[in-house]
Amino acid sequence: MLLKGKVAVVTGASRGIGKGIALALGEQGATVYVTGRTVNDGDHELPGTVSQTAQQINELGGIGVAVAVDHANDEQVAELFAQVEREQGYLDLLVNNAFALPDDLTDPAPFWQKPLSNWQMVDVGVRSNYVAAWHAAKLMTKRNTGLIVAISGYTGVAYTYGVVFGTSKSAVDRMARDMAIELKPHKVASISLWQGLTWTERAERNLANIPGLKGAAATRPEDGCSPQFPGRVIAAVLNDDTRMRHSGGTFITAEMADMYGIKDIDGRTIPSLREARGAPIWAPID
Ligand SMILES: NC(=O)c1ccc[n+]([C@@H]2O[C@H](COP(=O)([O-])OP(=O)(O)OC[C@H]3O[C@@H](n4cnc5c(N)ncnc54)[C@H](O)[C@@H]3O)[C@@H](O)[C@H]2O)c1
Repeated sequence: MLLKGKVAVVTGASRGIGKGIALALGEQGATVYVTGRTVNDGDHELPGTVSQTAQQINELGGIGVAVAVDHANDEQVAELFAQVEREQGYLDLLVNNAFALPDDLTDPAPFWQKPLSNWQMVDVGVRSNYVAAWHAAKLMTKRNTGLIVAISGYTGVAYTYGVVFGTSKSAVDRMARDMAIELKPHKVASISLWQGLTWTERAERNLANIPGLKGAAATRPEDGCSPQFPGRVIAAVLNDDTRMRHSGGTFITAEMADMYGIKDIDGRTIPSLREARGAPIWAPID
């Protein structure tokens, strides 16, 4: 219960990595505001709602608060942070996870044969990070403490699936760094985390659609991790009084886990894919 009294916002937490992070924070007693476009109805054909995530956080010993927020809508985002301020008075952690992944993400077509609407990944995935951080920074700098985390991936340097995907992840890595420079005098840290393959509902569906994949490779590839794994790493950074040393950096989640001695929920060490997929560009600021 190391995070009792800590207040967090995790965006896009109805399923997948956002849900896993929210549960890992809840397990340590945090109060976690979890957002999705609707509270009780799933907003996609994949399973999961934020009210279910909030309920699971409560069962784990944390406090879950489900809030309907479309992160493409600035007024709804403003109201979320106003609610946090009204109810809690402060904010310790923002995890920018929501990402509008298009259903044709893994189709091999080149960018000009995919719809222009693929740019939605920049709207909810890059711009939405900026808007949420803009509100969070106002709360965090008042107390001179806080942590803002962007969920990114090797896609930030390694071509994966398409042009808009890579553009989005490079942008959030850079945004985390430049925010760190401006937040430094206020002792608020900003980092970007590179997730490897994560066993989410969406990833499992995508793998099932790739012809020829069989056995574990088609369901739970051994390099993959649980959705809670990045949450454990974020909890460790939040608990670390010297976390400003990381600010501005882009980190491979698996390497940061090693730094803090963290394993996945089944006890496995998650491998870094630095050699195979690429290395982050942004080191922490001085
Ligand atoms: N799954 C992986 O293997 C993997 C690997 C590296 C990085 N990532 C990154 O992790 C993040 C989450 O991915 P995921 O695999 O869990 O995907 P996902 O599609 O399952 O989850 C995305 C979440 O964002 C929410 N969301 C989408 N649009 C929204 C909007 N307009 N307003 C509010 N919420 C919205 C969805 O409802 C969902 O909860 C993404 O940034 C993704 O790029 C995933």
